[in-house]
Amino acid sequence: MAYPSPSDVPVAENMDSQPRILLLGLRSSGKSSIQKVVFHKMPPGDTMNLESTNQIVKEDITSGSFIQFQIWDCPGQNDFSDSSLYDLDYIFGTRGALIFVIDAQDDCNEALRMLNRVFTNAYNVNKNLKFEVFIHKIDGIPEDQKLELQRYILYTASEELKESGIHGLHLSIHLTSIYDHTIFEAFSKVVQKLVKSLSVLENMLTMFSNNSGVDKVFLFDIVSKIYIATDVNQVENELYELCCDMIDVTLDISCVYGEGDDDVENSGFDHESGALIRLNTNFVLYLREVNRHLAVVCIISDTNFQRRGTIDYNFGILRKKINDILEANKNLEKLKNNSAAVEDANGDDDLSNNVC
Ligand SMILES: Nc1nc2c(ncn2[C@@H]2O[C@H](COP(=O)(O)OP(=O)(O)OP(=O)(O)O)[C@@H](O)[C@H]2O)c(=O)[nH]1
Repeated sequence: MAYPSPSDVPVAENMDSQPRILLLGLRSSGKSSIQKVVFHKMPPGDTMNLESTNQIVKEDITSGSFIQFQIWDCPGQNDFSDSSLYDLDYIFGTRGALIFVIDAQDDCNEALRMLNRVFTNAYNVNKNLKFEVFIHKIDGIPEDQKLELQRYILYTASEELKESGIHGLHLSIHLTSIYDHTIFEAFSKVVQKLVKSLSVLENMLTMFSNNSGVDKVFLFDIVSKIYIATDVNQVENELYELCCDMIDVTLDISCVYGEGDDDVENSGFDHESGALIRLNTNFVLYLREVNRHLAVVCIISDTNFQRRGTIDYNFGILRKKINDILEANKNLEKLKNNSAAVEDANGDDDLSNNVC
């Protein structure tokens, strides 16, 4: 199960009004691989055969969950430094995030120079953009060098931006690899910054976990394995990784034994879907379906899981609230589109009055 490939996707009429995530970086830094692995379920090993991108590839990532944005995979040679070649206001003017991908296995100084050019231009156009750096292909870096590399890149990038007259730009750094869960976790953190109802969802999940004796709860978009929100409690990273694996297993079993097919809308993942895994660390992973696109995954101690009745009851309330928010968002969107259409029609009337 994956998002449809770009060629299958009709470009949404309101695509330009959606938030935008731009993937930027030198050639072969791994931009297309990230997009294919996260949104198209491409096995990481298959990315070795990807061709180089020669023009911006735009894709509409919209599911029935809270995920709604466009992703632009930019060719490695685009550093958007020449405003006579690029319409920078159009490229950077929309709400969204820039992800600059640095190949950790390559010399990073050239990448840092490009980062400086791109972020300087983007910041001058739109100070509200989210500036993210993925130190990518981290799987090839020894454990003891990872933090040192992260520190070097953060320090050098920040200093060079200051030298270029850019103050107040907040850089978020993530260590990523398509060969493990780090790319999903990093993408989750970027996408969360674009989810309008994030604080409401976080509050709801925190209330759910406090009232149900749950140690940690994630709200996942099941197709991309991006978690849209979580509660405020902290857990070890390995548990997040296990939650991702659990989603894979549940989806595979739903596709084989559920009633449906491989398509997102008709997959076997339905309101009866759920899964329970007992770990040998006295914890339980508990997954419940929210709708065809969303699932809640909880990490609960064995002792607290004995109150499963309470957890299920509270989950019923949580599911209803999440679906209510989705419905409200949909209605708001419809209202916006309708009022835009009315404005357009009025504009046309004015025009025809003038012509008469
Ligand atoms: N080891 C490792 N290799 C990766 C990772 N991500 C991507 N690669 C490899 O890096 C190479 C280049 O990946 P692409 O996704 O084509 O790079 P790109 O940035 O889109 O390149 P352009 O389209 O030329 O700008 C491929 O061989 C990928 O398999 C990673 O996390 N780890």
